Formats: sequence, structure tokens, C-alpha cells
Amino acid sequence: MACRIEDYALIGDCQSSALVGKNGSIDWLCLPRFDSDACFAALLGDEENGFWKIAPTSAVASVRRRYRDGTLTLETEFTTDTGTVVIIDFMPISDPTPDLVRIVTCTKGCVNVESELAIRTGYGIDVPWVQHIEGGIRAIQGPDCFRLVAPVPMRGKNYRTYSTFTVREGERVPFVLGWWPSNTEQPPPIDAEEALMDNDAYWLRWSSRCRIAGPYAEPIQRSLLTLKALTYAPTGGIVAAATTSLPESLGGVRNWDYRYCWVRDATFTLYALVSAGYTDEALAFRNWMLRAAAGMPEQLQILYGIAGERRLVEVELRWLRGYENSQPVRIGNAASTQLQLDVYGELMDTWHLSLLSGLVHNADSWGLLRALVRHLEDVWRQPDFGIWEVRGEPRHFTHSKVMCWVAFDRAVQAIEQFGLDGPVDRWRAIRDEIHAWVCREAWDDQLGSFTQFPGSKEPDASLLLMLQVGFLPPTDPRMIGTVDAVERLLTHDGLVHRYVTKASVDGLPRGEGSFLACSFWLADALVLVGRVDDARALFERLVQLCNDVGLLSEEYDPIGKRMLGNFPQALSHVALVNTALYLSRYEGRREEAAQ
Ligand SMILES: OC[C@H]1O[C@H](O[C@H]2O[C@H](CO)[C@@H](O)[C@H](O)[C@H]2O)[C@H](O)[C@@H](O)[C@@H]1O
Repeated sequence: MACRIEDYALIGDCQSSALVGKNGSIDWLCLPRFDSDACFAALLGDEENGFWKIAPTSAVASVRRRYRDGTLTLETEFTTDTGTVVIIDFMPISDPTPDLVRIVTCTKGCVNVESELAIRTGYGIDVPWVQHIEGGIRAIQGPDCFRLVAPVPMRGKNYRTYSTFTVREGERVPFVLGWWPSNTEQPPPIDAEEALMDNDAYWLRWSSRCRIAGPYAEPIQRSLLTLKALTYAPTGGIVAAATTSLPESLGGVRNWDYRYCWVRDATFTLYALVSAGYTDEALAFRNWMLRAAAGMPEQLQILYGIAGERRLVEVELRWLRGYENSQPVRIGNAASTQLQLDVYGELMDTWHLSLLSGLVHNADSWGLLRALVRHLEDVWRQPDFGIWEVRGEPRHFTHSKVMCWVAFDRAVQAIEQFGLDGPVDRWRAIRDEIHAWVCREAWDDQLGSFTQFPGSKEPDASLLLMLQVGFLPPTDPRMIGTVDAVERLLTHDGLVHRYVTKASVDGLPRGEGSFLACSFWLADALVLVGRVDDARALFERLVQLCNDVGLLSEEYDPIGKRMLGNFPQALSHVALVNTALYLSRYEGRREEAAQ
């Protein structure tokens, strides 16, 4: 059985990643890319769907884990009656073909350890042909070839590969599992210890570029490392999460594939990276976006594959029983064909912020963005599927319209402040028309708040973002009322739900956890409306929800007190970084004022 979501940790090589359980089992791995077929899929099924476990054979008294400081190298320490072993797990970043390295070290006494490997390609269903080779085994299946080498004997049983061995204090036993395309020559084996040194040096160098200090430096650094790990280095695309189909409600159907690049999530990520000083990654993503969006403006998608692929057909994998029986397991994502008007605003806002921070040259990308804004003139009045990508009927979601306002507002500013060319009077008029529409149609006097869509009678947590984008000032009673309505009607035990789920709106059975990004957005809103102590208390509570190695999933179940949804999720980590920055800026301003 798979572990609880929070009992996993992420390792990766900026092309793909793996989830390592507290029990020493790697239950999720897709090679060679994040969105490739999984060869370990026990996470979404059971052991028959592929995993690789290394753990003591005798009873484990305690397990402790940590990442080596400033790196993505994971250490899992098992204490047993006879001694202590640490398993060091990582994926070397600069290898031409991917490798997964696991070094078993004994730090005290003497421990019997077993490695059990079941490779199941094609998302956990296909059993490869395994041969013994010098120093290990080779497994081949269709397009995939794997080689496991280790200085211990290996034996095959029931289509699995086992090694049982004893490690004594000071001994280290390295395992390297490599992958390459089966139609090519096998690459030379790597040296595990050398790879460990190089890999740690790479991540330490990367971490040292972070220019954020202060009280929240540690969770910020772990979040930034996680965001970097979710970046596909060859193209600059950023995946929304490392997994597919971890459920938003246990046993439910809200199970989606996040191993793609959402324009929305990635623009938020970009903002966090720029704020922390990671301009290379920001520029790589900017270039990814320009390539992905290039072409006819009406063909802009809200999500793409990590190299900009457009066809992400949603398919159900019937042979996987789902995480804790949450079916279906899906790959691909039908949201890729939805109209979601907010992405225009997110793109324009991010570009505007990069202009202000000097990251892009004035004219850079303006041609493409101008064409997109021109297209928005034709479509902003249409109903859409909104930020939450509902599977029900399209509607006039308030957040979508607010973000259309952002798109025209930033376009007007680009012309007025940066001297770029465009139909400024026409865009100014549309901007004002949208503003008036939102204030008129989406305000509910009885509720004292803006609503999810005209006539809905309920707030939506995405409306908290109205403050961040400057739609109305934080002193405006309508904003104070909206923050208040979100707190009253959408929080459970202090954590925020996206909206009240109901089949009539989102086309799915109701029920899901609190949405962590929205909970951080509430903290941001509280800073902006001046309730800074409440904001800090909420932020600190949210940081406490990170697992033992600093990772967050998409959602949290305040009743079951466990994580839900895909993991680790970029949006949650971005929101953590941005709230920490908001709070730090506020503290900074307060200190300045006191001097
Ligand atoms: O809840 C329905 C939708 O859930 C997913 O979308 C969510 O994740 C996206 C990626 O992080 C995020 O951009 C979006 O705002 C979230 O609602 C799923 O990808 C959709 O297919 C699904 O309809």
C-alpha cells in the first residue's frame, strides 16, 4: 500500500523526478521526462505496479529524514535494534541519460538490508525482460532499457530483483539504476560517489544564489528548490506538480494529471523566482512561453506539455486502482482545450512586472502580447471555465473578468509608461467597461461581497487576488467585505476552500480539501488590508503543514489532518514564497518607519 502523501519526499534531475516514501520505497518514477510513462506506479496502485524499496529487514524503531542543506539529496535514517542505516537518494542533474542513485550507509552497528525492485513500464503494467549482466541486471521493455548495478549479489524471484546484504558501521553500498532508449547503445555506468559530490555541489551553488534572508529563509529556500526541481531544464517549462491523479478527496474522482505546464501556475512561479533573484530560470520560462504561445492568438492554450506540446488528450488508466481507491487515474488533461480568460491577465501582469524589474527589454515579446490583447477584445465577453477549470457549463466567472481587466490595464500602462505602440484609447475604454461590469454585475449587496459569478450568492477564494492586482484599493469596503466573506464562508478550521463545490457549477461530485494556495492568498489579503498579525499567524500555521522535509501538496484535509492532491505542487510553494515576501516587505517598511 502507498504511504500517506506527506510521507513522500521528492528527488529529481530537472527532467523528471521520483517520490521516495518514508519506508524507503520509491513508488513513483517517470523516465526520461516528468510526463513519460511511469515505470514505478505503486503510488497509484500497489506493489505489482512497480516500486523500488531499500530498507532494513528487521523491525525499524524510528525513521528520520532530511534533505542535505541547500540540496535535493535526501537522507532517510532507519534505526533498528542492531544499528542505524542511512539511505542517500538522488538523481544526478547533468547526466546525459537519467540515473537514480541510492547509497546505503551504516552509521552505527550492523544492519541487514534488502533491496527489492519491480520495474513495470507503461504506467505499472508491463513486465520487462530481465537479464543478469556483470555487476547487476539489465531490463528491457519496448522503448525502455534499464540497468541496475551494485556491489552486492542480485537474485530474481516472481518478476522482481532482490539483494539482501549486511552493512557495518562506516560501510557504503551504492546502487545505480540507469535508463536509456532501448534502441541506442547503453551509456557508460556512472560512479555513485562522484555523482553525489557533483550533484550536491550543483544544488549548493544554485541555492547560494538566493537573495532572500530573514525569518522565513528556510521554508522559502526549500520551496524554491522544489520549484527548480519541477522545472524541465531542456525547455524552461515548469510542471504544476510531479504526479498525476493524487486525489483532491480520498476515494473521489477529482484526480488530474499535473505533469504539464500551466500558463497560470508558471507565471506565478516566475514571479517568485524573479523575486528571489533567479533570473536565468525566469528568462528560460519567458522564452518557453514565447515559443509555446507563438502562432495564432486564438489558439493560445491554458496549458501545454513541457516542450510546448498542444495535444494532451485525457485518458483513464483502468488497470490502476488509484491512490487509496480514488478512481479514475488519468493521464493527459482535458482542461487543455478550455477557454480560461484569466491567463491573458496573468501573462500581461507577469510581463508588466518583468518590465518594471528590468528583466525584459521594452519591445521584447510586445508583438505577441499585443496580438493576444487584440484577440481578448473579441472574447472577453464570453463565458469561460475559470481559474478552477470547472467541468460544468462555462460561466461569467468574476475572477476571469477581473483578470481581463488586468490584461487591458497592463497593456495601457505599457503604452503610457514604456512608450510601446498600441490602440491605447480603445484599450482604456475596454478596461473601464470591464471594471464597471464587475462592480455592477458581480457585487451582491446582501452578501456584502463580490461573488463567484453574477447571481451565484457565494464568494470564491480567487477573488482575494483582486487586491493583489490592484482592481480596488485595500481600503475599499467592497474588498474588506469580500475578504470577510471568504473568511466566513469558505474557511474550515482556518484554511480556505476554493469555492463551495457543487455539481451544478463544476460538473463533479462535491467535496475536496482546503486549497493551500488560496489559504496563502488569504494571508496576502490580510497583509494588504492591514491585519498583519492575523496574516502572520495564518502563514505560520500553513508553514507548519509542510511535511518533515518542507513539501506541500495542493490541498489539505483539515478533518483527516493529511495532505490531498498532487504532490509536491508548484502553486502551493509559489504561494508560500510570495506570502513570505509580502510579510517580509511589510516588516521592512515597518522597521524603516520606526527609524
Ligand atoms: O478541479 C478541477 C480542475 O483541477 C485541476 O486544475 C487545478 O490545477 C491546476 C494546476 O495546478 C490549476 O492551474 C487550476 O487552477 C486548478 O483548478 C485540473 O488540472 C483540471 O483538469 C480540473 O478540471
